[in-house]
Amino acid sequence: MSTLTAPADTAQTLALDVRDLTVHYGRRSRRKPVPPAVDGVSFAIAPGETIGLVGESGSGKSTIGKAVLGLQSATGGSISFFGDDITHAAPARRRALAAQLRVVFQDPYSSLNPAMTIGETLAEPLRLMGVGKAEAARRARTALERVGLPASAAERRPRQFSGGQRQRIAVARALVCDPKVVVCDEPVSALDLSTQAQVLNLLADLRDERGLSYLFVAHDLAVVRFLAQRVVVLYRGQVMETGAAAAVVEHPRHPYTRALTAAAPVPRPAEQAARRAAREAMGIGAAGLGTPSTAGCPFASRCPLATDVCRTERPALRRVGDSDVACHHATD
Ligand SMILES: Nc1ncnc2c1ncn2[C@@H]1O[C@H](COP(=O)(O)OP(=O)(O)OP(=O)(O)O)[C@@H](O)[C@H]1O
Repeated sequence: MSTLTAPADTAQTLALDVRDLTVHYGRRSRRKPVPPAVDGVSFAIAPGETIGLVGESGSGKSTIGKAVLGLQSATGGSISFFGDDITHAAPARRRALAAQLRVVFQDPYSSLNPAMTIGETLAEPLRLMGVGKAEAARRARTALERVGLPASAAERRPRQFSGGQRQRIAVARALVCDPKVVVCDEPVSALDLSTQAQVLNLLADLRDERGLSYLFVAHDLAVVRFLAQRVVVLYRGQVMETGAAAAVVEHPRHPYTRALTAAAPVPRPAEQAARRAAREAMGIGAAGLGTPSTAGCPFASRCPLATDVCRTERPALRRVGDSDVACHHATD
């Protein structure tokens, strides 16, 4: 469905290839069907590339990250890591993958074990990989220095660090195993603005020097614009728009992406008021767009792609300008 799905001959070189991913929570029954949290999402990440996943709360961003990490089962579709299908990888395979596919979570306070020293926390994944104690400790100190902390931080515990320092430690823990792909789930949203900038610059530097790929989950479009080359905009588990970060953030095509960019806070009150007016002119209220469905498609009057009566539940992605945009109208 998505044009972001890579052609078969390049699939081997992709760091991550997510195709038609669907995830349901809870038990599914015919009598009481549960809507999927993620519904037919496709995207691919090349080595060294960052893809930003954006969308309002509940749009399915974290669920995609969890499915990639093997923390939540996919109910449909596939996830490949450097050409290897890991969708339903067995626990042993997942443990082996854990060094190459790492995560940085949002909360720098709960993501570090308060009972362990920083050195123990960083050495733990290396020890699980079979690295000797002295070598693991050496690599932990090197990783701390790389994220701008002294090697002596290894002797201390999480409570002795600020939020920004803890997030640097979380980045060091993700990188200590020399991974290929890092899932960053809102890694700066709990930090103040100047600390956010420091951590984002660190992530960008590390990506560029190591050729890392990031799956970068965020609700803040400015943050995504800074770090990601491409963006996937999600709404209720479906892709609404994808394309180069500059195109999607600065020239959004889909009404939902426009609503997201219009809702992003800006420091200037006049611009904020203009955005609110633009949002209202599009008929987009604070509650969002409503459910795109076969009945009363919300885009019918302003769809740039087709004017047929809407007949599809799951939108197709069509090229508009530089982006791929969800169209809820059938073309057949
Ligand atoms: N463990 C769970 N059990 C049941 N439903 C869940 C669970 N986790 C998430 N969901 C539901 O799945 C949908 C997607 O949630 P998800 O956390 O992926 O969204 P998100 O875009 O990451 O939101 P946020 O920005 O608030 O973290 C939501 O409707 C949510 O209520």
